[in-house]
Amino acid sequence: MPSYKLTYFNGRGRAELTRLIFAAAGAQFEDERVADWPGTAKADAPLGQLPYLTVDGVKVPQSLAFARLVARRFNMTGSDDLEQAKTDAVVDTVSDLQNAYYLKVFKAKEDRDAVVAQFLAEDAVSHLEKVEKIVTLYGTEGYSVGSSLSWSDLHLFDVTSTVMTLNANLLEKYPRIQAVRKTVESNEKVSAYLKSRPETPF
Ligand SMILES: N[C@@H](CCC(=O)N[C@@H](CS)C(=O)NCC(=O)O)C(=O)O
Repeated sequence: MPSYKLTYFNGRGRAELTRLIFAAAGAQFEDERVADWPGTAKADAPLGQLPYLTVDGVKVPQSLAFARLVARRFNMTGSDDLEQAKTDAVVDTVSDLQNAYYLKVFKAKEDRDAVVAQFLAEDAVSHLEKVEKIVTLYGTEGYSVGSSLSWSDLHLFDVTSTVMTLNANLLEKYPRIQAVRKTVESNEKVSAYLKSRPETPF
């Protein structure tokens, strides 16, 4: 059995997708949460950043690269290479929303309320419209691609959960996104994980 250690801060952030993939697969991994940063941890990280995943002693940086590896190992990237491209496309579309959130809202120092209002009125709308569109194009009701749970469903769930902390009604106009979220939340293993995961500030 391969060994996995996920190293990140004590938060969901860019590590949570991989935690959700492990949870959905019912697989074991070590969840290392770094409290002292930079401390010695920055020098230990392959690119001086978190998260990274250590797979059988090999450190892999870049959250989407190792999430994809783990998802592939647990058959959550699609059934053939075309479906893999579709799940990648959905993941990238959701990541555009995630990156806009980090860049604008998470890093906002001054005038946070104005930044949030602008983000919700413009960035969130434009990115969510694209997510709704691609899920409608590639998915069936409740799945972002095909008709079984894939890593793109989990990414969609995680990132929209984060953005919904700014506005609980964010997804009113996006029925396909809501349906995928429902599928994820009602997955037995994921739901057990969501109930047991630590409460963290981000
Ligand atoms: N593209 C990278 C981004 C990694 C990144 O931005 N990490 C941030 C935290 S989410 C970090 O390590 N910040 C601390 C630092 O750079 O010193 C990924 O997806 O893993």
